[in-house]
Amino acid sequence: MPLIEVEGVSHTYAGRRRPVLHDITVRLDEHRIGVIGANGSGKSTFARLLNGLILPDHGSVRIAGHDTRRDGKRVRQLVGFCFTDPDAQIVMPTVAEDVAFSLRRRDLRGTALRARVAETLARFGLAEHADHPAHLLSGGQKQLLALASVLVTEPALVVMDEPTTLLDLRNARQIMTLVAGLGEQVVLLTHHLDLLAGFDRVLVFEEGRIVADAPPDQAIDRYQQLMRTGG
Ligand SMILES: Nc1ncnc2c1ncn2[C@@H]1O[C@H](COP(=O)(O)OP(=O)(O)OP(=O)(O)O)[C@@H](O)[C@H]1O
Repeated sequence: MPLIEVEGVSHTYAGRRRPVLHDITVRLDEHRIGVIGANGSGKSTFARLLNGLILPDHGSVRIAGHDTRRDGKRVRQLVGFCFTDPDAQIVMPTVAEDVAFSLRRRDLRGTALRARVAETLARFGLAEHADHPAHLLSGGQKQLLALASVLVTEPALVVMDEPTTLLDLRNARQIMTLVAGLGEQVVLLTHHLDLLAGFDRVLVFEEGRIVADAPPDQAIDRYQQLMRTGG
């Protein structure tokens, strides 16, 4: 299981004066880690630091010992990233082709490849859409496809940036059951607090800082308090 080591990380976007992350230091080696916080508190920026999509201005991020700045290619092999907007990551014309595309670097061809794709689509409730154009799926179905295409590669760490926003309750729960069964380490950013039940650790972000780091119940209490009082 990869260990996430974030040390003294600050980040300011180009053209902005205020940093969006302030001197974050955290080590994460639990299986399921939730990240919650107000809109604009820095969660997505934090998530993008974990796969090297964003490099820190100050400090360092290491995944299983690999520095995102020096060893970005290896980090991207280790980390699967699910975006909120599935259109940002669906790349192939049909549903089955999109999942197959994720497996292009694997030694899987012909029947074995087709079987793997079919099994994955069934797991994500997309079997009957295999040959449909991906752009004609509903928003929620696209989100399921985007998740399927990331998880089929079995990355060592899965970072999910609000992957359930478009899903109905049943599909959101189904995804979380799938996530619970994954051997991989998972970092989930979400505004759906009930999805964090059973998580090992939850970080609460506020104005670019981690203001709580606790089991789900305590972290959610702190977050709800922040939302009520603004402090
Ligand atoms: N590419 C960018 N360029 C400039 N500023 C950005 C960029 N991306 C995010 N920001 C700013 O950084 C701050 C933190 O954004 P971030 O997306 O990390 O927050 P968040 O906690 O994920 O929010 P949400 O819950 O709304 O998704 C916000 O003020 C946002 O406007």
